[in-house]
Amino acid sequence: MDEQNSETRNGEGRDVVLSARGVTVAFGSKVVLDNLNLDIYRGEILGFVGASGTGKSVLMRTVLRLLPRRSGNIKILGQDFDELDEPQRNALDMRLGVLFQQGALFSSLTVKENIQVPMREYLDLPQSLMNELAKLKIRLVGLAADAADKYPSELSGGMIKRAALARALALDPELVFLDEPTSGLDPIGAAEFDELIARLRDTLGLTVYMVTHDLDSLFSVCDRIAVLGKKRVLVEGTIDDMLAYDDPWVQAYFKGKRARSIVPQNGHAGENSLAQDSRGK
Ligand SMILES: Nc1ncnc2c1ncn2[C@@H]1O[C@H](COP(=O)(O)OP(=O)(O)OP(=O)(O)O)[C@@H](O)[C@H]1O
Repeated sequence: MDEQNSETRNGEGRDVVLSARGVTVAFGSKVVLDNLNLDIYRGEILGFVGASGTGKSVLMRTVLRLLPRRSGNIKILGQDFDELDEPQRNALDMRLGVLFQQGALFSSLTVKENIQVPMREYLDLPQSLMNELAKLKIRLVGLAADAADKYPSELSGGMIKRAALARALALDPELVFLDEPTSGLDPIGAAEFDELIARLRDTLGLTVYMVTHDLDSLFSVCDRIAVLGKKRVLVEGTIDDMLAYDDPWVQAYFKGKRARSIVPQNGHAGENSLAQDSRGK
């Protein structure tokens, strides 16, 4: 890993792996993000929430350069894509992994071939080595070895998510973007997927940016949460910070009926609430 010039540090001395400053994104006259600021720290799992249609996907797509921004700058691993030439951009892209909503696997490719797509795009490796690497990734995400030669249509929803995660991890990224990774999974499958994310963060040292509507994910695996509202990051911090934040949507989301089954009734999340998981209760 290239540590040189790859980090910036904030006032608390934490490594900032993604820093967005003054980001504005609009479609015609419709401004979706307005002067948004966000930091993501190395090794954390950041849960990104917000009401439907507030711009969570737009921000992720903007960060990944799939959408243009009107103003502001974004640094990833200490580098600003706008200042890089093509080879440098490719080198930075290789350090990022992305799991889009619905998994977004190529339906005409097997799991193994899907995982090898980024390898083919960025690396020049012999087929035998790519096969070995794909096998490793398949094992890493907890899929059976025989999933390698299956097509997406032959997989369950949970297996598709895992296969998509294996593809996101194909190039050993440092920062992984997950867009609603547990949506569509049953509670047990979702809890298992959360555990997998936490384990991979611990073992691979990943930093995870996770867009989610899943309260259980927020309470069980996220170190910090950022709430998108009013076209910017309204509040970021721990569950306790969310509970204390005086905003109707934030209060309704984190103290509403569904949240009450997860948060202790005194309203104080405390240390353990981030490690507990109430799915299926
Ligand atoms: N390519 C586009 N052109 C025009 N408007 C867009 C485009 N992409 C997104 N939008 C608009 O931007 C807003 C934010 O959309 P976005 O998909 O980011 O919301 P979201 O917070 O991810 O919602 P959800 O939680 O429902 O997935 C919406 O009003 C959407 O219609």
